[in-house]
Amino acid sequence: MEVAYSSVLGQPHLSHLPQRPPIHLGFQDLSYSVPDGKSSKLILRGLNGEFRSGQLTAILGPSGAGKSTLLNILAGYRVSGSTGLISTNGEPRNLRLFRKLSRYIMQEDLLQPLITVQEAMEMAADLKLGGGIKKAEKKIIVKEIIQLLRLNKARNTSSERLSGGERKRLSIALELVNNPPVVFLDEPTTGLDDVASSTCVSLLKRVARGGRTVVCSLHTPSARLFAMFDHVYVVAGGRCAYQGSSAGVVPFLNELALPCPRTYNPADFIIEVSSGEYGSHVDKMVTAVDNGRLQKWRQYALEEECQEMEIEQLNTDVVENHVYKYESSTWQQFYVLLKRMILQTARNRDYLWLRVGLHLFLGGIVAALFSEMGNDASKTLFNFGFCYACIIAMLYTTMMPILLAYPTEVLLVKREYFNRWYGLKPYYLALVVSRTPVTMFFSLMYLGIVYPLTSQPLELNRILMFMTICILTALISESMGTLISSTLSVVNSMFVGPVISVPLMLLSVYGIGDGDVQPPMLWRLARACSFMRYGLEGLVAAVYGPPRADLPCPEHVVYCEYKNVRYFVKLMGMSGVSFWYDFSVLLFILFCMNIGAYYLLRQRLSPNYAFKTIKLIGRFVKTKLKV
Ligand SMILES: Nc1ncnc2c1ncn2[C@@H]1O[C@H](COP(=O)(O)OP(=O)(O)OP(=O)(O)O)[C@@H](O)[C@H]1O
Repeated sequence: MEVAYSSVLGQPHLSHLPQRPPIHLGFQDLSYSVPDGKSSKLILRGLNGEFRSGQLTAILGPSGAGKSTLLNILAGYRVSGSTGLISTNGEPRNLRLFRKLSRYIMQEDLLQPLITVQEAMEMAADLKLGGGIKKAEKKIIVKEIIQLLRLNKARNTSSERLSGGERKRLSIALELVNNPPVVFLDEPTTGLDDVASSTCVSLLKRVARGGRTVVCSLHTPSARLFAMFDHVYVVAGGRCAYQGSSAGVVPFLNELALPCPRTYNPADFIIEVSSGEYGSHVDKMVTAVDNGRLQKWRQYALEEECQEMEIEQLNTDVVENHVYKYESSTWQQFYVLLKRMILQTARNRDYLWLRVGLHLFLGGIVAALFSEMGNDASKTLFNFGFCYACIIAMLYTTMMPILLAYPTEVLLVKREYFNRWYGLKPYYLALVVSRTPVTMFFSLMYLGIVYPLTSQPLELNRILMFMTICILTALISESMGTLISSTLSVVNSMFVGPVISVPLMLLSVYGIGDGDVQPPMLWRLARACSFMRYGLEGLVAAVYGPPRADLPCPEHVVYCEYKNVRYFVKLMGMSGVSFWYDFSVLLFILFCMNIGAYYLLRQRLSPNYAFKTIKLIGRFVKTKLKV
């Protein structure tokens, strides 16, 4: 089999990719504005243009001209605030359909950590190509793309150890797996040296030659790099200052009496002219190309070169014939994502050891503080404190790492979700399934130390009850962390998480010591909102629930007030508690918390109208407050 592959792979062709329809992307009178104080700021001003299939297009322009904005709008990443017509193959663009056909490679090379290039490619193939394609064929596709993007040497290198150029090429390779007909790249050469940049651009040119529409925004390409582009689109102050072949730039400027010096890079020159360094010529340029409508320079010195280029694989499918569903089933996606998450967890050794150390340390401290108090009638109140300490330990040890790490993960998920790698349901399910055993393991590690060393009753049913409640509390805290960090940045999450936890902690012990006297209704309702209250009640039920005999009072103590556990539980205001009731409520809260976290994550990735309205109101209020 290997021999057969090698012959196929003699040259870096893309022979086995699924067929996709070619897409010409056009736009007319495209404008975009953002709210700016009381008025609005116009960023794009009636742009026109066409990016064709089989061509590599560069969007150039001075800083702040609107390149990224144009790319974001064309990719469908930013929608609200734009006006004008965007068309695909001459028909008005169907954004939902277009999103399924296009891929957007953003400037930041967000890659899944702790997996190698080969593994990342295989997982991308499993997710994006689904079960319809045989394993052997997927292998060829992965091999071909790795070869095409010259990632052979880095095959077994973990993503975080890749060089800047390799990261960029891997980002492109991952998106090529299911052969998208339209690829957008935001500044693909940023951070790369000359050689790496020209390798990257020549690879993109090969990708385009296969019948794909490849559009990238660029800063200041070298003359060599510039000449490699089939089509150049220059943006200046939100308008089109040139559209045509790269070879056409100099004659175009000559026509406007703006001769480019012989030794000068035409890309630098047109950007400098567009930024007004040689006087105000932008209006003249915009008029000369009719704000992008004029196609005169499009074919300038282009044909011969195009014919010379090898056509690797011309996309021939048509838009209407194509199936735009996810290629892999929900369960396949779940399986691949779960495998990836488990692999990443297992490979994150430093973090795992840190967690082991932290739980041993915390367990040791708590065990030392509450040593042997569980069976001592003179220390019953302290033992209640031990139960409370366990709940707080479960809250913080599970929630804080999520608050710190998840906001970054969301950005990665956003990229993969936007590029239609998988659906959110299988992702979230895999997230919960991969995390649960780890959380259970660490909770049990902590409890394995504190439970016996604090002399809690060594009866199997009480041990199981105690551990179940602690694990449920830990799982709820974890999903609360996900809920908070799915919409907020790291800094905001780290602020909001602990701040929300404080009232939950205080409410859980509200009214304690008053016996059966119930607090006012409002406070009871507020207390009912704290999952930690149910956790605490569950632990008290596990440790002191009937049938438990009176606690032994040490000989040196004259009087033990809380010798009788029923009296103590009543004094704590928990005389009617039932383990099964608390267990059921905690289970219900866990379910609701996960549904909430999933919902917020979905809104972060693709907000519905209600969320968009809330965002708009927020923006409006902020704008008003600024004034
Ligand atoms: N949400 C926004 N609110 C206010 N101004 C914005 C917003 N988004 C973009 N802008 C402004 O629009 C202009 C164009 O931004 P854009 O990021 O598209 O420029 P660019 O050409 O990609 O610049 P660079 O090359 O420096 O990345 C800039 O002046 C920017 O400040």
